[in-house]
Amino acid sequence: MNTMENIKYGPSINYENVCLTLGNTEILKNINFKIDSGTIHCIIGPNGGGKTSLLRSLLGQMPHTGNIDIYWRENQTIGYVPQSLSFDTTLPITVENFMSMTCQSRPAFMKLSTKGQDSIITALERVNMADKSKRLFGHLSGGERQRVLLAQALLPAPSILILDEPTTGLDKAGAIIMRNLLHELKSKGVTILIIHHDLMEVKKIGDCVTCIKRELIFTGCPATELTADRIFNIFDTTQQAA
Ligand SMILES: Nc1ncnc2c1ncn2[C@@H]1O[C@H](COP(=O)(O)OP(=O)(O)OP(=O)(O)O)[C@@H](O)[C@H]1O
Repeated sequence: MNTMENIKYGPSINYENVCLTLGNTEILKNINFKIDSGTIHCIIGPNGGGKTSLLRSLLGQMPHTGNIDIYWRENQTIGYVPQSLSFDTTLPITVENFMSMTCQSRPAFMKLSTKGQDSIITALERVNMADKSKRLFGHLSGGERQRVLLAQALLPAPSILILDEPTTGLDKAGAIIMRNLLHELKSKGVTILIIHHDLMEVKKIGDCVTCIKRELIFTGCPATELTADRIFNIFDTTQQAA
């Protein structure tokens, strides 16, 4: 159990008038909301609504306008789990090699320090993948790869963890590992920003939910914001299929 003394809170984040236009397409329009330090903040919205673009703007990967201010506290480290990873699956890279590439600048074929090796195994153990550390990364299943992506995001002991649909491809056991990890990280003060499509899970794990559909639709407590009417209107399948 953590005491207040060893909790090191992650940053709070403020999106202010954030806009993003790519070519002639307006992706994000005047987005304003706040993410509190040490909370699990879920981002929801329909496909193509701009959720990934919102996270990538925070990571400095999208040419947005407006301000995204990160109010750092102590450790200024970001962990990021992308929606998917494009890579050549024939590359002879093991899971351990892949993990080492994310935590050291020297080539993966060079020997890792014992400390580096220990932290890789510990991170893989947390997602139940330590026994597959010598397997080729390209030979892993989608769900196994997703677990490794989560493990690499834990390696730098981040104070903010950003996850883009991390449960895609995970089985029930994987989803439980993910939920437990999120709770554990939250208890350590990590700020967690997560795109999720499972609204029941958002109600279970989220301290706050923000819905994006090009513009900000709502932001607040999942229990009060996620009403059946609202969900129906945002994800109106009859309209979207028409
Ligand atoms: N580099 C780009 N160039 C042009 N358009 C882009 C680019 N990246 C994203 N878009 C467009 O921006 C819109 C928002 O995409 P984004 O990936 O942010 O949505 P999303 O809400 O994360 O969607 P999903 O739920 O399907 O993952 C989409 O219409 C997409 O086609």
